[in-house]
Amino acid sequence: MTLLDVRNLSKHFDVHHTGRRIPAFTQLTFQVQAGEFLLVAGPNGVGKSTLLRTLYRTYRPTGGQALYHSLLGSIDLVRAADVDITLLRRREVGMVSQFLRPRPRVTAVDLVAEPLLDDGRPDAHDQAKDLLGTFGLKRDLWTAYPSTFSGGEQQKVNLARALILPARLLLLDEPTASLDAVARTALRERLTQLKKDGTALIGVFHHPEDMAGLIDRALTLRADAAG
Ligand SMILES: Nc1ncnc2c1ncn2[C@@H]1O[C@H](COP(=O)(O)OP(=O)(O)OP(=O)(O)O)[C@@H](O)[C@H]1O
Repeated sequence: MTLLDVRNLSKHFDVHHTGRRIPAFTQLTFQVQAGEFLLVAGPNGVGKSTLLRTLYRTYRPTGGQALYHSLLGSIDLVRAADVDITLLRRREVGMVSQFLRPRPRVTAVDLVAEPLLDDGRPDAHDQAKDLLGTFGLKRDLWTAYPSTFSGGEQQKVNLARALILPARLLLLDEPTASLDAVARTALRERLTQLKKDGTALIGVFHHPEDMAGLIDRALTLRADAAG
């Protein structure tokens, strides 16, 4: 089943202080099926992260269409209202970025539990602790503030927070960059399970060998196509 049908998707940035228009990617067309793992590949600066952020609607696309077949019907991620995007993010579409945004005086376990608490789930803290344990975050850090954590420790909190809600479409932007072997293996196992359950995965990995055997296909962005 096609979960995401992207046609002629484009994104450029207007840099106001220089008056320049920077194309990130132009006229991308691809589909992603349920349970498929698509690698987004290509050289530095070709628009890989921007593509993920555009699909998550952190950035507004400049043109084209990205038809996502949600449980409530089809929705064009290019034109959808912000309120619908917020709902999709809570229920169906997840994003794992490279960096955690720690908040002052919010503990690791509270930060991870938050998306489930927003849904009124009484088991939110237990699930958060399970996930932090799975990714190998030391137990005495669970109730500490992540702003003082190392890069890898922060990334473990980031992964747990991003993966605590089930997703039908999961966007992964360099999730393994600062992880140790334990956490990389745990992430791989988690993604294997999600894929079996039908989640579509779209990811950028500087070391795609971390995901060897899981990736089904690559979408390679080319510098000459961005312009
Ligand atoms: N907010 C922004 N404003 C202006 N230009 C931007 C912005 N974000 C990204 N760009 C530009 O868009 C292009 C694509 O950036 P992007 O981060 O998507 O590349 P990438 O393929 O993920 O690179 P890398 O492999 O280095 O992580 C780059 O030329 C970048 O400078």
